[in-house]
Amino acid sequence: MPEILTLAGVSRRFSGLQALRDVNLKIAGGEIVGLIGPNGAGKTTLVNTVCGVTPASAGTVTFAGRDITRLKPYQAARLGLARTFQIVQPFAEFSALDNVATAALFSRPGQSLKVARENARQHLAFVGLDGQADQPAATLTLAMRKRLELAKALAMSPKILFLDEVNAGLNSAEVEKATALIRQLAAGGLTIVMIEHLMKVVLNVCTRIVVLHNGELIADGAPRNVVRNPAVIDAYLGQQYAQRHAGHG
Ligand SMILES: Nc1ncnc2c1ncn2[C@@H]1O[C@H](COP(=O)(O)OP(=O)(O)OP(=O)(O)O)[C@@H](O)[C@H]1O
Repeated sequence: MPEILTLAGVSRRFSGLQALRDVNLKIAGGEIVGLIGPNGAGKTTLVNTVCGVTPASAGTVTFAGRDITRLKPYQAARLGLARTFQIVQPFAEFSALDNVATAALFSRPGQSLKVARENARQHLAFVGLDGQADQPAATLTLAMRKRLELAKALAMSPKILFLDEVNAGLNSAEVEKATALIRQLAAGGLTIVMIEHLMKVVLNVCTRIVVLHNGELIADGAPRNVVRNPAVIDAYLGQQYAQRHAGHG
């Protein structure tokens, strides 16, 4: 598959702090990339930089052959870069349906509310929230709000989807449900970049793992190779993880 996203020499500074340092990364269409690393490694900053929230201080970001380094978030979103947020913030008073319809309307401004709601209903059904369509978002459980967040992102008709810790705070049954949804999206050919701390999920879903540490990309490759990489074990996974999983995969 041809490349869909390229980061070339991307750096991001926040006054004295170098959050991303000369990151080079190419992602092909259809890949499911796990973005991992310790807290503060720069994972969310990388997603924010690609999506225009915190533009790169240096380097370029190319999406489907177009330079998007200086695009605003709404411009990136309309081009097909969708993302979920680590801390979900739906419109609390809006129904689940209208939260998703709002995303659909945003990505295609000419669309009628009726069509946007029909579109939203399909995405709600996909994430298993059809029964909650008319409930205000504020009344949904955290797991449901996370799935609502996914439905909102899907309503933007993404070409690439960034998932920022969609499983954080969920119990194991909820994680399994969310993982099944991600696998289904992957099987449909959507390109996905997921920030995820649960290695079980990463290994279950991702075709490739990219590791950030102190803003630098320290490993990039097949999951079975990355989890055995001594630099990754030192920076993130830890010796206990390495010993427990030695010989697996
Ligand atoms: N808007 C900002 N202003 C100042 N510093 C920031 C800003 N956003 C992120 N940082 C800093 O940049 C560094 C990288 O943060 P980032 O949130 O990208 O890490 P992360 O790998 O996503 O961490 P976590 O796993 O904890 O979410 C951190 O030191 C963070 O405090």
